[in-house]
Amino acid sequence: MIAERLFQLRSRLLSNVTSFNHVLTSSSAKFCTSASRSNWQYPKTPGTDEYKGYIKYQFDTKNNPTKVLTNIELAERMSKIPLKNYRNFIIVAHVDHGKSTLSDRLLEITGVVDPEAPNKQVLDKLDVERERGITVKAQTVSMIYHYKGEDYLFHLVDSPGHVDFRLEVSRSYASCQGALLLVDASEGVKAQTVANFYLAYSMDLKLIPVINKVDLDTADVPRTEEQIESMFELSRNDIIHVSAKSGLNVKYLLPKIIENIPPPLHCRPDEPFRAQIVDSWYDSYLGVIMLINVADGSVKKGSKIVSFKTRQKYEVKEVGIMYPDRTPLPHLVAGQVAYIIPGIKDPNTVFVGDTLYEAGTSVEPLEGFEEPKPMVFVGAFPAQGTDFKKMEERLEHLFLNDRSVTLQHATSSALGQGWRLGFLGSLHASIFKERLEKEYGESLIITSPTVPYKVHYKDGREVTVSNPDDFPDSLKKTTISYFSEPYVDAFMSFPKEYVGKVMQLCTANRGEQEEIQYMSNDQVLMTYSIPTSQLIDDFFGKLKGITKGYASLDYEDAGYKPSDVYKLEILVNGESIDALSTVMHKSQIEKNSKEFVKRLKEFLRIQQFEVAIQAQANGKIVARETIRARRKDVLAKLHASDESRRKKLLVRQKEGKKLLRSIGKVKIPPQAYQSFLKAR
Ligand SMILES: Nc1nc2c(ncn2[C@@H]2O[C@H](COP(=O)(O)OP(=O)(O)OP(=O)(O)O)[C@@H](O)[C@H]2O)c(=O)[nH]1
Repeated sequence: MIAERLFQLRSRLLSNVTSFNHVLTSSSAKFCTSASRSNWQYPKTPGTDEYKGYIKYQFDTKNNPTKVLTNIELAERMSKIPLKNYRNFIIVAHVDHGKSTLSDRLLEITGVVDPEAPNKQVLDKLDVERERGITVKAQTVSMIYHYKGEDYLFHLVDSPGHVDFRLEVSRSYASCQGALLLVDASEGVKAQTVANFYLAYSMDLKLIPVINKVDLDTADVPRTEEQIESMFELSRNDIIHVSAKSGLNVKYLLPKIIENIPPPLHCRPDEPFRAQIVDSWYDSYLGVIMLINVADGSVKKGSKIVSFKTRQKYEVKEVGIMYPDRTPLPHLVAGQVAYIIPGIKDPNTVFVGDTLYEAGTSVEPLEGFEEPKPMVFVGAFPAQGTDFKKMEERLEHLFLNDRSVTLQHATSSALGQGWRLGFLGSLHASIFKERLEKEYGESLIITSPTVPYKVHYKDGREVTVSNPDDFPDSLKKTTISYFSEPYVDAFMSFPKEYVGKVMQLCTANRGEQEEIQYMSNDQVLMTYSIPTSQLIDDFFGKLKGITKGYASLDYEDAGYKPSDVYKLEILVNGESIDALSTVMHKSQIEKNSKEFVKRLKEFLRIQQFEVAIQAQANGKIVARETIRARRKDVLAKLHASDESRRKKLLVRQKEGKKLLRSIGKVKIPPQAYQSFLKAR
């Protein structure tokens, strides 16, 4: 069976679990029978299905808000909700399958936001998220829902769907007990749905399958049901069909969550305070704001707390829930995922995954989170006229908000003082750059992305090199035994007619086929082992291009493999430009070296002397372009018959040029590097 084969394939994630059967429990509710499925009539406009606000906004029958709860009323109501009525859940899905839209609907149903308000995609708070329409950071929001005479407190986490943000996703999972597994009815199960399913499954979350976008004309609900059933072994009777856009059937999700997802009963309200930092961000007035998952006890304004990692003590300034914005409360209690303002101004002292505990008590730290493992590195240098110190401060603040970025100082003889940044993937890198430019209005020169290579020495040492300029020159001159590069297992799903083209693409990218499986009659899931360096070279863009946008991609680390890689250096008049060095496979040197020297020539201004632009790999010059000298007409004002003077002037000009060449360094303005790097 496909599920069993996938089970083996992803066994790394599943080491602690043995059976699929407990994924969904005690669910007998059936929202659409097979018989009624063929005659579905979906309302096309929002509001035609039943919306009922319960808490902040209460609505009359025409959906007009009639009452807005004050913070005091909200706090009072919350304080009466017992731990057994808490539900912490996440929505997991492939990118664009509708997580944020569904979150909006849930917030409307529970009265956290006004359904009439135009401000949708409440959880996509960053500008870049709204503009690109994708979630970058995990967001959390609390809701109160009244069901069978009792209030329930929900903490919903909207996590990013893209492969690069896996760390954010797994962090969010750690604070939840269940998940809505959301699948787009027209696209069906995609590579990322599979990856997210296994991640959620391996973390023991209870899963509720949901098919979204059933309002689309292209929706193929029976096919999607079949995929969910065969890939995840979840019964089709348990699947809820919704349109997050129109709101259809969304109201059935909340009771389903209450009945299927367990409360965080491992939390201990009567013990001293202990919590884990799930996320953190910086506010220029309030300093660091932390999102915490309270495991034990309670915390309030004035509480003295300590960081397990740094042993620093803080006095809490404010606590509260995200509702959907920061809403202060008198105290937070065990089981809640909420915010805390500890009055910290230095973001460097805050670590996601760290345990906070009540001062004066001795506690065990909570299990930390996986450390970020950067897959892509770039050099970043402030563009001309940018203050290094100020830029660094801003980077640190941004870094606090995205702990999956690593940051180190770096110096380039071409570009001066800067940083080496590590990202989880190329989309992560490009989004971070965009965030810097958008949110801080700064411009940076970013060097070409590279992956970390390993140098294996004959004496057994192993050194990881993430800056191409530090990569050793040649195998012969050193005591090096061999080099190796990182690989990923790439999971690609697409319609079967593209199998040939995708195989060609993977082979051209040095991929080796591992597995090919049919998810349904027309969908294929193919697994290839591919060098990470090829993956970050817009592999996904190319894959989408050849499959007319139908392919989806996910990947996981697959360790290092020996490789014939070389450093490719660019020399300008014999001098290596450190910022332009790259490491690449032997098979790519010839094509790339020619292209690089040609392109750099376009961006260098003509000098008074000849300039040689060369590419060097493994100690040999492999490509060259020459910029001819600008020749000043020294004879212009001379009389034609003055032969000896003419000769003298030409000799002097030649000598002058020689001198310039020997002492002359080519002055390359940073803009030339910027244009060259952008063009690449
Ligand atoms: N027709 C239709 N469109 C929907 C539905 N749900 C979401 N969409 C649209 O699908 C697109 C993606 O929705 P989002 O909610 O941003 O998806 P997401 O999963 O949060 O995306 P990421 O954050 O990038 O992973 C948007 O254009 C939505 O308007 C639905 O039920 N029906």
